Amino acid sequence: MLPCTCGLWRSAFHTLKTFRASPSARGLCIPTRAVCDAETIFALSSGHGRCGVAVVRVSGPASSMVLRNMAGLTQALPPRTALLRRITDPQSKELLDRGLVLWFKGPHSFTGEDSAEFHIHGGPAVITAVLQALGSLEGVRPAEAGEFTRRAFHAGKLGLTEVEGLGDLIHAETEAQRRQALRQMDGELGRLYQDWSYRLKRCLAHVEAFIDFSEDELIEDGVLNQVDSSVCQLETEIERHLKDERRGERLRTGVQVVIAGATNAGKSSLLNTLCQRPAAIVSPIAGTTRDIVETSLDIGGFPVLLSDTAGLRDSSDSVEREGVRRARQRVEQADLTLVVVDSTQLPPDPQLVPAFLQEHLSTVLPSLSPEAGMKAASDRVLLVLNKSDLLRESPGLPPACFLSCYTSTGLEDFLTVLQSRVKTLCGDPLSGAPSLTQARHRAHLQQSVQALNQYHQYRDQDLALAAEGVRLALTHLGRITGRVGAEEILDIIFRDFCIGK
Ligand SMILES: Nc1nc2c(ncn2[C@@H]2O[C@H](COP(=O)(O)OP(=O)(O)OP(=O)(O)O)[C@@H](O)[C@H]2O)c(=O)[nH]1
Ligand SMILES: [K+]
Ligand SMILES: [Mg+2]
Repeated sequence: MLPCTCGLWRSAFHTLKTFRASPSARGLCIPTRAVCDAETIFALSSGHGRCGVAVVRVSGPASSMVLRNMAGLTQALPPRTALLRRITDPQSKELLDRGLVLWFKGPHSFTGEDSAEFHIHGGPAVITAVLQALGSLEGVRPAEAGEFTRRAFHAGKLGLTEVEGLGDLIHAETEAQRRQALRQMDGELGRLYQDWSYRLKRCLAHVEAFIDFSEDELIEDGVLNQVDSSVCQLETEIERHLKDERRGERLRTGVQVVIAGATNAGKSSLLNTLCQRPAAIVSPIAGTTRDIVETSLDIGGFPVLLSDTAGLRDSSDSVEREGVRRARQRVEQADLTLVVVDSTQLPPDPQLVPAFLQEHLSTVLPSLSPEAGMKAASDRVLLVLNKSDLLRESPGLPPACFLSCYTSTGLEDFLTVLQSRVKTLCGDPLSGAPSLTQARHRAHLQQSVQALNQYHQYRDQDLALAAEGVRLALTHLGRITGRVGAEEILDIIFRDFCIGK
């Protein structure tokens, strides 16, 4: 952030003072609290590119001065009311646009500060002219990425998990991501962690009271037993929250689905069918795909990152061997692997089919032991029997998805199965407790649980050390919600925000 120079501060304050002296403008300009040394910032908050309406936001003590200078507002302006105004250059008075202006009196604004919004026409020249005009005002400067949200955080309008939820909401691409992000932004996750913090604080207070007063027999012995059971209860709850199989994180970042199998099975054809464009090269030549081809999809509201990979076979070609190595690596990291099999290769004897498919599965996922069989594999694997249009008779195989990338026969059924798998992998963002959504939260929660172990470890030997364990657990929870040591993580979080948010 730019240092707030005295010159800037004084000029902004001077303008405000002059403005406040005008009785006609009173409704607009009287700050709700003493003018602080925060600079006034502005940014285009709507997306870039040609659009019907663009929103420019202003926040900080000089916001009312901005409205006066650029929208000619000398009358009292009621907060949160849109007014159609001529928007002019403060120096030349040239008309820049006609648009809506809104005034938000602090602390009743997103940032908690006096704020204003200009809803202008979305052409690049209009936007540039308005931004330039704003920049020409003293004490007003362009905002940095995430600076509006940072100010909202510092004003106590949002906790850190809410800030992260807001960031996710801005980046949400699918319905389920939007639901999860909105829930987090509404504070549900933050409240869960704060409830745990509150209970830990009670435990800590009781242990410390016991340390200080038990010798004078001013406190009952039962207190420590209560703390024991509270700590155990909290550990159980945190561990249950941690044992979510990364569903919330997966929904946030997208489910990794990998297409794998033998050469020419129709893997690239499947990718193209699913993303409805020729993203990968399809050809009758075995070994066509070498690099990983990625595309992102929305499957029934859930985000999927789909990768096509090189056909698995031994090859003397070093480039193809590298492709196969990358394919295997991708399968290892995948949440779900679509094992594509050319169904014309199925053995004619139905009794031999399970062994044949098992063989294919083990080729793709060697980590699955043959003893574990298809049942254990079923969580991470979906069999796709492609080229069904070439089959003369149905082999009657229940667990597999028969499909033809040529005729799209079976595509609907396959998509239904795929969607239900993806849904299971992400969980329902609206049901049950809010999901753990970030690796950062997971790390602090794990450290919290470890610290609580210290409580049990020292409980009967050294109560001061046991109390330290509880205090440490609290610190880690506080780091998630931003109540402890927020500064060091703020930069990381706000870096992911766009300018204007
Ligand atoms: N009849 C029929 N042919 C198909 C179908 N799907 C794919 N093919 C054909 O099978 C051949 C191989 O298809 P690809 O999609 O390139 O197969 P691949 O698994 O990606 O092959 P590699 O990248 O070489 O491993 C092509 O000639 C496709 O046109 C299908 O459903 N029916
Ligand atoms: K091919
Ligand atoms: Mg291919």
